[in-house]
Amino acid sequence: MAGVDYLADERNKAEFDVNEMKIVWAGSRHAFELSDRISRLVASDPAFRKDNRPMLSRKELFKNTLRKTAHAWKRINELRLTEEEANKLRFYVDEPAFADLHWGMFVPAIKGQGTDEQHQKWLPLAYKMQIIGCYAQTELGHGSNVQGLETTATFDPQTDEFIIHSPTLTSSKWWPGGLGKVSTHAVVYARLITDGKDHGVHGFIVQLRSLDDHSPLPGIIVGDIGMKFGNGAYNTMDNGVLRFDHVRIPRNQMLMRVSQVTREGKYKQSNVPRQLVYGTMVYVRQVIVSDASYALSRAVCIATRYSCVRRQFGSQNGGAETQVIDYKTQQNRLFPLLASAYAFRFVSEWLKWLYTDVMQRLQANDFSTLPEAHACTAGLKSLTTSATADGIEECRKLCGGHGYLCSSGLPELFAVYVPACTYEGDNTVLLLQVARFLMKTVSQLGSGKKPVGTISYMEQAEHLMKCRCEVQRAEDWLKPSVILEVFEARATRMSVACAQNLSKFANPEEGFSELLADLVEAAIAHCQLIVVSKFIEKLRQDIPGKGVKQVLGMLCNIYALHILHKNLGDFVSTGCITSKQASLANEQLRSLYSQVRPNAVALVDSFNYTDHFLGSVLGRYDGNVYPNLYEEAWKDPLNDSVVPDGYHEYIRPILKQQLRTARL
Ligand SMILES: CC/C=C\C/C=C\C/C=C\C/C=C\CC/C=C/C(=O)SCCNC(=O)CCNC(=O)[C@H](O)C(C)(C)COP(=O)(O)OP(=O)(O)OC[C@H]1O[C@@H](n2cnc3c(N)ncnc32)[C@H](O)[C@@H]1OP(=O)(O)O
Ligand SMILES: Cc1cc2nc3c(=O)[nH]c(=O)nc-3n(C[C@H](O)[C@H](O)[C@H](O)COP(=O)(O)OP(=O)(O)OC[C@H]3O[C@@H](n4cnc5c(N)ncnc54)[C@H](O)[C@@H]3O)c2cc1C
Repeated sequence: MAGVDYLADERNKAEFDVNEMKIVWAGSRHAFELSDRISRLVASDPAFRKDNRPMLSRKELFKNTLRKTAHAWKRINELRLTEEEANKLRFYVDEPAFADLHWGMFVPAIKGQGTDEQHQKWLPLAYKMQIIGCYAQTELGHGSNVQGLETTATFDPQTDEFIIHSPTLTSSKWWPGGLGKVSTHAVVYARLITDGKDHGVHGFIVQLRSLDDHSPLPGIIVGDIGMKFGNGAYNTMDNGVLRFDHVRIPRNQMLMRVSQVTREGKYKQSNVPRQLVYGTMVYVRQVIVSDASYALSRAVCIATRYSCVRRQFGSQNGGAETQVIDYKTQQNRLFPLLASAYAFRFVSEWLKWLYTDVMQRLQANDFSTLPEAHACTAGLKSLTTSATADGIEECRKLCGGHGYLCSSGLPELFAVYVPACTYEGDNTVLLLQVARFLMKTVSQLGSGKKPVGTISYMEQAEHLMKCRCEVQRAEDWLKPSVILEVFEARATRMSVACAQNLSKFANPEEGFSELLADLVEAAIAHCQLIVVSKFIEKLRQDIPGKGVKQVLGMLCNIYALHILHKNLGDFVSTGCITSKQASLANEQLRSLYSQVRPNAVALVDSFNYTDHFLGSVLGRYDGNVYPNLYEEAWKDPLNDSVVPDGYHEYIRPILKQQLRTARL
């Protein structure tokens, strides 16, 4: 029945002001209004339809994405959208496309690594999309090890040009999004060679295709790397392969903010750290943390609404069966994910602030916070994407069999999302960067160099190494100071234990190699502490709206206590808590689940997702799942005819043969 809200009872149970929570989720009233307006604009435009994606062939899918991207660009210009609005529009169109890399990496790479002159030349072209660019770093043979890249950029002083070359098969650029079929230009990372000397990896702007007929320029071989995981999913993106055969570019197309090559071929370095060449990755990792909260919240929204609609067992006297959300097992799987979505949202807001702060400092030649920014973006990218990928799959299972249908939206969400654990830095490799940062910090304790920012808790290392948790009753676990101290103690003890074990090796790199698995765990403990502490910090702010702060407090405690429960080995073995305190934490967790239960649907409504964006029959706002699931099934092309194509060739002969056998 149209117009009936099957989740109305659930919505009536809410104990907080949903409209105020929507503003908290969005970040501000302005952000909420903008998001709300743009998401409706996209949802109401039939050109942005996306429910047919799993049915399309790769070619159809890709052409469809080109059409949508062109339509989005047209609307952005017609409506004169601001950069913020245009980004939101692309977000709600919800289809990975070359434009993500153009705006998300090509433009930031030029901005971050180019000189003023280079900005003046290239940015206006890129802003108007008169050129389309991608970020060509990874090669067939090397992705994580950026210093191992093989592509060369050799300076030719005769002609004042660089010669870009792919010396081996493994030096072929491999993976860049937007490269395969669309980009006219790329920021290419290559080893800079002047006068026979290798100066390591630098960025160069290289034109790949003709601006007249789109054909590859001489010396360039370029194409798509082929079908990826999942049917529709990330196959809307033309991840590409690229080879150079002595391609010449003018000297001024090397991005020269960090270092320069003079007309005479002299290599000079500016007064900035060479790691700024990696700056675009720091930027995108920060965006990916924010993206994690959105992807996880989408899956959680679907699983929560459906868990209220779905009923199994427990009917008494012919009454309704139990809503599956009322099973404690369902709550124990779902509510920590709901809490994680909020936790990641808040930590991503903080990370955005940290990134902006670092950028402002860099402008003033203050590079002191760069290592912490690198550790935080790398670590949080790793933590949040791994949890989100696992969380989406858990949400699929929480929806039982129907979660496996494409119309649930979950298979595609999972397939699109999982590469986030790999791109922009493999998650384990990134955690090892955090571990290096931690080991450096521990080694400097007592040297007079004060740990600052997210690592400042280590200043109290002496106390944290021996403190005892004061929890005696389950309610004691609700005290933020208790939770913080326990998480700080665990992180400190794990890092210090790694440092002590490392010191037993004569060769530190050998020790590091041997202890990789422990180091990764110490890094995770540190990152989980950051997420918990930023949630607690958020709750210290003034948060208006009836019941909003209270329900967020419940989610914060669920996030922390669930992490504690899942990592009891760490907490107990490092002596941070006793097994008795562990069971009190579990008791508190169960009580928190009961408190959150009536608020569950309102908490996912607060994400303010349109049905178009969710793309899920199970997650529909009105909860009217069954008739729509039924209707959706009939739309499958297999149901176009009652007797399937292939019946006469393949089914009938078998049946006839069986008939003959039966007669015998
Ligand atoms: C694109 C869309 C954008 C926005 C759209 C919206 C949402 C986003 C959603 C989806 C994204 C869509 C598509 C994804 C596109 C994907 C793109 C890519 O994948 S691009 C390729 C990314 N590649 C990597 O991430 C490679 C990973 N490897 C590395 O980063 C480094 O090489 C590594 C960190 C492993 C360092 O290796 P190592 O050899 O040890 O280091 P090196 O000697 O080079 O340097 C050591 C020194 O430098 C410090 N350091 C390292 N990295 C950084 C950094 N980024 N910033 C600052 N400092 C850094 C390191 O700590 C060390 O310091 P010390 O010497 O110890 O002090
Ligand atoms: C969908 C998608 C989009 C992408 N888009 C782009 C793009 O636009 N531009 C671009 O340049 N690149 C892009 N990439 C490439 C991406 O950045 C790399 O794949 C990523 O950095 C991982 O590198 P790798 O493939 O070399 O993995 P590898 O490093 O080969 O990893 C393989 C395994 O080895 C392990 N490992 C590697 N090194 C270590 C170590 N030191 N210690 C312990 N374990 C280790 C890893 O944990 C992993 O388990 C994209 C990739 C994907 C999947």
